[in-house]
Amino acid sequence: MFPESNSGYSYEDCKATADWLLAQTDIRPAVGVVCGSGLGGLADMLKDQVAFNYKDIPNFPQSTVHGHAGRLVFGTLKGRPCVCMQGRFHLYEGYPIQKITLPMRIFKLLGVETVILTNAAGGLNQDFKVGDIMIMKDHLNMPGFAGNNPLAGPNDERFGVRFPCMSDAYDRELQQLAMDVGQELGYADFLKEGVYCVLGGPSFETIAECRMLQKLGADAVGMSTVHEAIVARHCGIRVFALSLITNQAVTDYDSEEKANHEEVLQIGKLRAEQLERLVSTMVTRIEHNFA
Ligand SMILES: O=P(O)(O)O[C@@H]1C[C@H](O)[C@@H](CO)O1
Ligand code: HPA
Repeated sequence: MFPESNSGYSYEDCKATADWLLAQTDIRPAVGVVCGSGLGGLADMLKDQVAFNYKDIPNFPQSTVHGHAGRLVFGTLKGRPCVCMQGRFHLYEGYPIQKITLPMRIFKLLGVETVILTNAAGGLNQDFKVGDIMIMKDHLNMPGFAGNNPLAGPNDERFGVRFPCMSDAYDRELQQLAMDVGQELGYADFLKEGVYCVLGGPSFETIAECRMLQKLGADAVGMSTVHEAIVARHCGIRVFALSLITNQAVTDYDSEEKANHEEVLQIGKLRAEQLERLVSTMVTRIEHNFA
């Protein structure tokens, strides 16, 4: 456990932030989207936008990573009310794990029922290619193995139970929907599914680490998403997550390849249009009680 990191936000703090946002906009989002590195264009799909810089939102942390704009955008996607984080928070930015996941609880208090989490990740599965989109079917939570779990610390039952189940973390219906939509859109060649492993970052993995992760059953490796998924599930939000494979993890000592953030952002731009179409089509088909 990391007691010093238990300076998370209380239910009342989260409620104050959600109420502040609800007072600024009439949009009542049922879907929340989190944009991964270089995937901020997803927010631009929203119509009738009402956007807030993170620095202006009470209690919100700030984005410090290139490729994460730091804006919370409300709007509609083909008539469906949504909220989109154009930029997320990562452990390696130095925030306690409870702070990087705070937006999920605010989403809950805004009325969000489903989150779509996106990330850029390194491919470990030898069948994956750069540019593939991996539907997350499960995760390996490496910081969690060491006790760094966003739910560590006092549990507030108003959010969820002390010991939430994670064997159903990633909604299977939504995975199937993504597959179906991907097929219809002609994405079958680059649509995969697999297990995402989160590490703390910010250093990319060594060759030995990548080989170990492959043996553990990970198909992709990254530095985010899992913490958000845990907090979202804890408070009863349905979770769908996908990884854009932006680079192949290096597993060979003869390889000349070196992972780098610029390449990650560049691959995001190349797949932006298809990702936007996949996500927006999914949103129009997710069943909610839209007012
Ligand atoms: O926010 P995501 O998980 O998409 O960002 C990935 C992990 C690191 O933040 C960064 C490395 O390039 O991209
Ligand atoms: N490792 C960890 N995080 C990443 C990678 C990677 O290879 N690519 C994009 N995010």
